[in-house]
Amino acid sequence: MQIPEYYNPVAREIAQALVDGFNRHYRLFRATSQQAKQLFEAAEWQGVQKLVRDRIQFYDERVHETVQRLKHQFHADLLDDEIWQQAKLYFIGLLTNHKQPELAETFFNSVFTRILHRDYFNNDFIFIRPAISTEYIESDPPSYRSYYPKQRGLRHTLRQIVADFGWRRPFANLSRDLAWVIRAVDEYFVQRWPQAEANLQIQLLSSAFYRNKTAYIFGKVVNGGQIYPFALPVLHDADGRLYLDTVLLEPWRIGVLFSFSRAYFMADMEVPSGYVQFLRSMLPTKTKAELYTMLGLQKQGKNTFYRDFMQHLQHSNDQFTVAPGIRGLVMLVFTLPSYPYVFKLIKDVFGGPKEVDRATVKAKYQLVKRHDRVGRMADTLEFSNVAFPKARFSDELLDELRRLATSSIEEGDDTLVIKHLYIERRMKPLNLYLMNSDTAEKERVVREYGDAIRDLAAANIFPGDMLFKNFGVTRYGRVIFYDYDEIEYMTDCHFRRIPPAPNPEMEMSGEVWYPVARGDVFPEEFGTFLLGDPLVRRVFLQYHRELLDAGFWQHKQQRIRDGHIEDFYPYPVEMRFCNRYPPQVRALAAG
Ligand SMILES: Nc1ncnc2c1ncn2[C@@H]1O[C@H](COP(=O)(O)OP(=O)(O)OP(=O)(O)O)[C@@H](O)[C@H]1O
Repeated sequence: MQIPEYYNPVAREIAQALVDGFNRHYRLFRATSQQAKQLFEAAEWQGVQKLVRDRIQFYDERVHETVQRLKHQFHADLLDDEIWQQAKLYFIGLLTNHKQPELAETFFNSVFTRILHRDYFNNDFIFIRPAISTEYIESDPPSYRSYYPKQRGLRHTLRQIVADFGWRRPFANLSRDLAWVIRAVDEYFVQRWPQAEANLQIQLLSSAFYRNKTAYIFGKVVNGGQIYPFALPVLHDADGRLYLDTVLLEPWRIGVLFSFSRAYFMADMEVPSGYVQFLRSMLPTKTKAELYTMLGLQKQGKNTFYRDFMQHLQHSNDQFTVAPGIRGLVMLVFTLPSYPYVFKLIKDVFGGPKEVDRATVKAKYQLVKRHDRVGRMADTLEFSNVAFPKARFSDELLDELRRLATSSIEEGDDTLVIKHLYIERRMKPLNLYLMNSDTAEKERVVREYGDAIRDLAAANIFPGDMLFKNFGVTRYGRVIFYDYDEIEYMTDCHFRRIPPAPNPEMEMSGEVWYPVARGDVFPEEFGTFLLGDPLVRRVFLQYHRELLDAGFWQHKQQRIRDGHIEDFYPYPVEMRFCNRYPPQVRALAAG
């Protein structure tokens, strides 16, 4: 560390206040993960959902507290530049031996950028580059545990692994589950297991990952130079006993658990960078930014994303262009072809019949962030004041930005600052995807589309605008919703059947003969907007006809009001042991 030229007690105390603010944040953050374990054990599913929702607010609350403290105690907005630079150096000194230094640096940035102007956002004042290495930080308990199956046999080792999670709830039949795990591994290797090497070991992340009704065990088998990752979802059965629902062995399938369209995990991590390193060794295609985000450390995810993105800009030369597809009425959306994300700004004036305002749009995006996205809604990263190199914008896009979002941009000679921005994974808009697919794929994706609407409904989300252009298709072929300005909670909607017309003339007239109130939804009408294409219509009606009936929606509403929380499996249901090894197959195997 560079030693400040002279001792400055104010800078020292500011640094300490920042560390205190962060430590308080992380203590509360960790407490939620410990609570998550208890809620899982107690099968308190509403509690789990509330906890993960509330946790999202913690960071901003602690940042706000610290900003207030610095302003009141030190008049932070009036300090000399030099004091801030020294505070940064003291802060680095205080992070020696800290267990979450990268998160603390990000916290420093969050506080600082709320107090000082954008001109100060450089490495002299904030952590544009990390100052402290996160490699080899020791953790107690360690981030992962190692087991050596050669010593006591595989079955015994697996049993020990599960026991070491210490869940205060018995397994219904752990021997049966472990036999299925071994059988699934056997099938995966087509009965030809790799030869055991001298270093054969199973490494497990010490904390389970809690989300909704599931606790996930993540680990990898290390054998020679090979790594075999795996994930074990642990669920409750109808009698409240635990069981292993399946084993996931393919890295991409495990990666899907960390998809941007799912809720964040809760895991008790003393050294989060250790968890991220371990997960990256299992899932090399997942970025650090994605993993931090999915571990509930969104600001770190955002910070890391931004660093990656800036680096990508240095290593590419293509232009930002308007995103392919039908232009939004509310959002102006652009993309960089060489980078798999889209950038969304709220327009100054909304087109057509839109009744929402800017604050409502922001509130809806925030709602999605806090809600369980059940694998059907894209998560967004929200940024303020992002400076882009202006030369990289296409003329068409610059023109649109100036015409449609003047209040959200600030143009300099070389930079274009976007004052408020959402960044989201790029998908193929479903309307374009349908145009370019063969019949079989079209059928599959229309069925997926209906499933997406069902899943959203089960999670208390009504999309509002269900047109195909508002859904995207991921690289794994899943259909995901991304247009949030009209979404509503299911329980706030009023699903109605259209009353019979008083006479045939009225029906033919095209006029509405019944009063319509705000929040009224007539599912019978969906077909008119969605099912023009005969093939789409046939497939939709084959699998999802009931979505056109108000009764379906009312029934879903009732289940939500009754407090029922549906099961969502982030892997194909055919992979669940109960389906994969159904009783007759098991009987045959036993016989
Ligand atoms: N994640 C994404 N991946 C790829 N394209 C996207 C994505 N999000 C938006 N788009 C493109 O941008 C267009 C407008 O986006 P979006 O639907 O979010 O805007 P909107 O203004 O809310 O739309 P609407 O007018 O339907 O309310 C989409 O139709 C699609 O073509």
